[in-house]
Amino acid sequence: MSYNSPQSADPAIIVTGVSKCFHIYSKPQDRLKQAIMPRVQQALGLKQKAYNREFWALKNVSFTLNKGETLGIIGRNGSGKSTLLQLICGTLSPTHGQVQTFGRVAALLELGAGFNPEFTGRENVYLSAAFYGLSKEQTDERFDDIVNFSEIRDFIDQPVKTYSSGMFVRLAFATVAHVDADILIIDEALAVGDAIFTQKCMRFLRKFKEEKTLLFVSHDSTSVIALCDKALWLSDGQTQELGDAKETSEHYLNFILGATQDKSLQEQTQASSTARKLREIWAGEHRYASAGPMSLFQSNLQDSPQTDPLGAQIKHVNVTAEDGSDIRALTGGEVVTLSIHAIAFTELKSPVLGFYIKDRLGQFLFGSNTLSIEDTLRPAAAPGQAINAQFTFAIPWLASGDYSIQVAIADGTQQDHTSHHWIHDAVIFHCSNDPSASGLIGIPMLDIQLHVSAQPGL
Ligand SMILES: Nc1ncnc2c1ncn2[C@@H]1O[C@H](COP(=O)(O)OP(=O)(O)OP(=O)(O)O)[C@@H](O)[C@H]1O
Repeated sequence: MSYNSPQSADPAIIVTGVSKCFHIYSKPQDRLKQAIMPRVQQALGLKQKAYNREFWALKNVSFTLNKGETLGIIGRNGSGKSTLLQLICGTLSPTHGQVQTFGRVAALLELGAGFNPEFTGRENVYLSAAFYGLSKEQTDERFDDIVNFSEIRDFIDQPVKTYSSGMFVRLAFATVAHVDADILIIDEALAVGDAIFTQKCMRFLRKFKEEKTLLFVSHDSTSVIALCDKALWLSDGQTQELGDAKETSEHYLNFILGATQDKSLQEQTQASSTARKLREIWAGEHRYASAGPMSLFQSNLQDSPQTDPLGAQIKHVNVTAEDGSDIRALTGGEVVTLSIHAIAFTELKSPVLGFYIKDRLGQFLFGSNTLSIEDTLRPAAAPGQAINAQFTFAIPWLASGDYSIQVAIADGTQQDHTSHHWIHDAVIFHCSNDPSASGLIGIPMLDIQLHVSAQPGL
């Protein structure tokens, strides 16, 4: 099966009739017996006995992925996703069929794969980069960018065996992000990072997929829908469906719900597709470490692109309850105030401050800016003056997960402005499971009415 790319007809990956057989041994000693006994039995003219059994992890899988396309691979545990990715990376070879890749393939398949635990972070970056074909000089040039991306500079000369899983994935992701890959293969390893790092990875992947080829494997079809054009659903090593990411993911999700829920829930599979997606997000809740009520809003003013020369800078961002007190728990409908404090370095004729709230995949959910205020109430700012903006709004009911607030300061109008400073993830917060949210966000529903009348037309 194959499909044509809207972006380009140049293939990046061609998988043709690929099958993979593993040999399963019930006892460790059977492996040795299998290596020796068949030859002995053959030499003695005896019937050869097998000490293992065959297990076909992939059966006759075919697809073509063109340059610039993004494919999400979904399927239940053991359906063959990792096996397929390893075949594409070349770390496994197919039993039957053929895998062709065009361009440099870089992969983040499993935590720690490709890193030597005894070597330092620095040595592992050089080793990995060399593995992907970069010369020492090329790695020297981008080493600082890799370390900056990973944000583990203080530990870069420690052996990676001393790293936490989060540090490990930061360095591994930062490395594969800088090797000029044409094809990037990412397993759910991303989920190991914290919310801020996940946002950064999502920004990188969104940019990468604009031009290059991305293969993304996940149990979470919401991520696949958000990131991918196409999806391949594997079931027991076979292609169950290959097609549009949204459609295929929804079919997969229906299948999962049908297979796992009790009868009463099965009856609800007519529910809207967004509600179904949401249930899956909740099912994946265990992957998020709750920030806890004491640290509901975590500030993160690093990672902030700014223009040069710097016309204005955001200095402080916080979220409080309407009365200015700290918020200890977040419930939908609660009124909060987001404050952004900035300082002007040049004259800003019409300063504009704004924000966006994004979900864990970096999708913009909602936002606003001070352009909504009347012109006469928007004063100019002279160099050295402080600019404070406050947005008071009711937080919608949010699906369980991590969220971030992006803030920015600019000068001008909606159509014509100069950006001075923006912070991608200035505030991170975690929202606990709120059953009121159906879809990406829920709204404060004030009243619902249903009337049945015997008199038609009324
Ligand atoms: N080296 C191996 N030897 C024997 N069986 C293997 C080997 N690698 C994978 N398998 C089996 O092949 C099947 C597919 O495994 P694979 O890891 O590709 O599935 P997956 O879809 O990636 O699962 P998960 O979502 O749990 O990571 C599984 O039943 C697994 O036990």
